Amino acid sequence: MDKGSKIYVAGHRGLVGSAILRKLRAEGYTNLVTRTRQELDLRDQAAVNRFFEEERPEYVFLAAAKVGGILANSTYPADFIRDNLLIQTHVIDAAYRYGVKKLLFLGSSCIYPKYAPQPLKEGYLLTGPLEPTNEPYAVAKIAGIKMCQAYRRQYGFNAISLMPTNLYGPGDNFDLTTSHVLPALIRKFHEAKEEGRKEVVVWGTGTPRREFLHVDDLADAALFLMEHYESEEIINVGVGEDISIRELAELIARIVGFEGEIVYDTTKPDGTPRKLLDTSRLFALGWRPKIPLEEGIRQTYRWFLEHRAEVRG
Ligand SMILES: NC(=O)C1=CN([C@@H]2O[C@H](COP(=O)(O)OP(=O)(O)OC[C@H]3O[C@@H](n4cnc5c(N)ncnc54)[C@H](OP(=O)(O)O)[C@@H]3O)[C@@H](O)[C@H]2O)C=CC1
Ligand SMILES: C[C@H]1O[C@H](OP(=O)(O)OP(=O)(O)OC[C@H]2O[C@@H](n3cnc4c(=O)[nH]c(N)nc43)[C@H](O)[C@@H]2O)[C@@H](O)[C@@H](O)C1=O
Repeated sequence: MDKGSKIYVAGHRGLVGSAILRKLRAEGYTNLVTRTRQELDLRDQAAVNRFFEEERPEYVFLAAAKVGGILANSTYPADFIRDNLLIQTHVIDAAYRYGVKKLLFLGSSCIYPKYAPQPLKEGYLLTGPLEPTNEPYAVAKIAGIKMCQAYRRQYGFNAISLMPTNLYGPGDNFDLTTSHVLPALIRKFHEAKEEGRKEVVVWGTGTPRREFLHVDDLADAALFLMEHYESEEIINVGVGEDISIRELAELIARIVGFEGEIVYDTTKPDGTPRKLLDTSRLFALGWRPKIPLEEGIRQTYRWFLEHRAEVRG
C-alpha cells in the first residue's frame, strides 16, 4: 500500500474499524474511503456493487460485521448468521469484481472447535463441534474464510483472513445486553461504585479463560499483515496469554476502585471453557503486541469516563 492508495475501511465506526482508521491516519495514509451503515447497508448487494463501481478502492479492510457477546449471540442467532453471511459475501465478491488489489477479512477465535487442544493452532479449524452459544456466527465466519480461500484459488484474488482473539479498547460496545465481557465489567463496576452498591454480578462460574488483545494492537497487526502476509492460510492474532473471568473481574474491580463483593450468576452461560490462540505463525513474522492488559484496561476505563455520554450502551 502506498500512502496515497485508495483504502476502504468497512465498519469504520466500530471498535476495530475505528482503530484501523486511526492507525492508517497516524501512518500517513490520506486516501481513505468510509461509509456509515445509513449511507451504505452492506446487506444490500446492489448498493455494495454500485459503491465499488463508483469508488474503485484498491485495498479493503473488512471490519463491518454483526458482532456481540455471549448473550447477544445466543439471543439473536438468526441475525448473526444472516447479516454476517450477507455483508462478507457482498463485500468480498464486489472487491474481486471491481479490481481490489488486496482484502483483509476478520474472523474470530470462536471459529475453532469448543474442545480443541490449547493453544489453538490455525490447523484446528473444522476438526470438531463448535461452541453452541455462537455457532451461527462462527459458521458465517468460517464461510468467509472459505470464500477468501476459494476466490484466491479460482480467481487469484488476494484476500487474507485474520483470526483475532477477544478484543477491547476505545470505541467498544458498553451495552450490557450486547457487549463482550471486558467492557461490560468496566461499566458494571463503575456504576456500582458510583451508586454505592455492595455487589456486582458477573455471569457464569468465573472459571472460563479468555485472551484479550487491545484493539490498537490488532490494528497494528492488520496493517503489518496487509504489508507482509500473502497466503490463503488463516493467521491467528493474539497475545499468547489468557486469564480467567474471575481474575479479570478482580483486576477490573481494582482498576475502577470497586470494593464490594463479586457475585457469580451461574444461571448464565460460560461459553467456551478456554480460547487461547497459538500465535507462533504471526510471531515468526516478527510482529508482537505492545499494550499489556492492565495498562490497556486503565486506558479503556479512562476513555469510557471521557466519552460516557456517547458510548454505546
Ligand atoms: N470485538 C471482538 O472482540 C472481536 C471482533 N472480531 C471481528 O472484528 C470485526 C469488527 O468487530 P467490532 O469492531 O468489534 O464490531 P463493532 O460492532 O464494534 O463494529 C461493527 C461495525 O460494522 C458495521 N456494520 C454492521 N452491520 C452493518 C451493515 N449491515 N452495513 C454496514 N455496516 C455495518 C457497524 O456499523 P454501525 O456503527 O452503523 O452499527 C460497525 O461500524 C468483526 O468482523 C468481528 O467479527 C474478531 C474477534 C474479536
Ligand atoms: C469475541 C467472542 O465473543 C463471544 O464469545 P465469548 O468469549 O464467550 O464472549 P463474552 O465476552 O460475551 O463472554 C466471555 C465470558 O465472560 C462471561 N461474563 C461474565 N460477566 C459477563 C458480562 O457481564 N457480559 C458478558 N458479555 N460476558 C460476561 C461470559 O459468561 C463468558 O464466560 C462470542 O460472541 C464469540 O462469537 C466471539 O467471537
